[in-house]
Amino acid sequence: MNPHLHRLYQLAQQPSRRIVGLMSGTSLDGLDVALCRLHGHGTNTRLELEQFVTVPYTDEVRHRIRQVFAREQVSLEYLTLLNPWLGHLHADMVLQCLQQWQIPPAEVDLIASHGQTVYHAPVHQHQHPDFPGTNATLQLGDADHLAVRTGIITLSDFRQKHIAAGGEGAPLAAYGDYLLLSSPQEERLLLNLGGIANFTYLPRAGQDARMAFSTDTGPGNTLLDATVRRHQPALSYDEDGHLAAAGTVQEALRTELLAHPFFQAPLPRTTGPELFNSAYVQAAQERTRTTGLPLEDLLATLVEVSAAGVAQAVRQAFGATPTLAVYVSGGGAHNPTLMAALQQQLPACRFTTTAALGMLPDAKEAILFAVLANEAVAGQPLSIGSGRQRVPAVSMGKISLPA
Ligand SMILES: Nc1ncnc2c1ncn2[C@@H]1O[C@H](COP(=O)(O)OP(=O)(O)OP(=O)(O)O)[C@@H](O)[C@H]1O
Ligand SMILES: CC(=O)N[C@H]1[C@@H]2OC[C@@H](O2)[C@@H](O)[C@@H]1O[C@H](C)C(=O)O
Repeated sequence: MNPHLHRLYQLAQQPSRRIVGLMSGTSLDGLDVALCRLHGHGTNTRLELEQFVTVPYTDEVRHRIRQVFAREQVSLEYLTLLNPWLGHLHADMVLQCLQQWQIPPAEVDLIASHGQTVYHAPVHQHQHPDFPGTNATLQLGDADHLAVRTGIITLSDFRQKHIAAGGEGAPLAAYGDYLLLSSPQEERLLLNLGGIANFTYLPRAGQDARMAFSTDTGPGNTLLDATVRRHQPALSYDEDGHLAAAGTVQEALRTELLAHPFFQAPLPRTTGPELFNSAYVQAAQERTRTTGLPLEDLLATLVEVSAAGVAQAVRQAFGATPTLAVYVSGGGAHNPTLMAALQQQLPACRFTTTAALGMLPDAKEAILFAVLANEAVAGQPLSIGSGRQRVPAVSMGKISLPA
């Protein structure tokens, strides 16, 4: 027997596993690295987060990813080269973290690598005549390179199974949120404000798990970041929402941006920067003759659009006046202007961050992939949301062996 398969077999039977979860999101700010100890599996999963850090990307790394990121047409050679190069880069970042934490790679059981999404093409977004009905998504950073360079068995490419079984390949958050954050006392909404915003709905634990699901809601920070960069190239985001707070919402532009059919599509729905990008904002500005807006007003308007996207999806799922406990994670949780806009749009919901549940808001997505890898190795296909379309009961992740 291949000794690595034997190792996997043993790992599956251990009471706990030490797993490094990796996520590189749409904001391209860096690689999130979460060193997790996961006890048990399924609804008995218990997480100990041993370490977490975001290893920032250099401008050079960001520049290379942007050569293909969310672009319809790219150099195929560049894309091919970027795939192993990113795998290699992520491996080096993991090794660097482990060294800093004084943990030998041999003491890590698995790596769970999301990779870098470079293109997301759900049916409703691409409408390519040659591929009617095809959902697709592409993550780069080949995991064989992680496995060989670190010597650690690596799981990756989690989204393809979801698509193969009828989903859009995202959001996968519901699976991890359900296992780690369900409560018998309250129904919960877990809202992640990354580049794209999404939420998971969790019914009370023990109640109908088929009701759990997650959906993207539209832009989170991506339009804010792109607009800041366009107007002030030295900045990468609107720190603490100060610029947006100083602006005035431009109603005509807000209405025009929210008129996109994405905001009315059936739940769950997914999206990405292929749709929500600078061109989308600029086209709406031209249609509403608001191209000369000061940066502050533009940002104030885009904050309203992100918050309204969340509120629209929440109302679509839960009716006109939802009264849910909402736990926020992702970089947008650090933006008070965005948080205030959300509270204003959903006045009967109670907002706090996932820190109140003992979950570090910035680490949640990297932890998710560690949980998915734990299930793929030690658990069963995750049966949640089966009462809903596009939430398949699957275990996810492909296995790369170090040799
Ligand atoms: N102090 C802050 N003030 C305002 N915005 C902030 C702050 N800190 C982080 N952000 C925002 O959060 C973004 C990073 O968020 P995050 O790391 O959750 O995104 P991501 O994981 O890349 O995205 P996704 O979840 O869509 O893949 C930054 O680009 C910035 O817009
Ligand atoms: C295709 C893709 O990479 N989607 C990401 C992105 O970032 C946020 C949102 O859009 C979400 O759908 C997803 O990531 C999280 C981790 C998810 O699948 O739950």
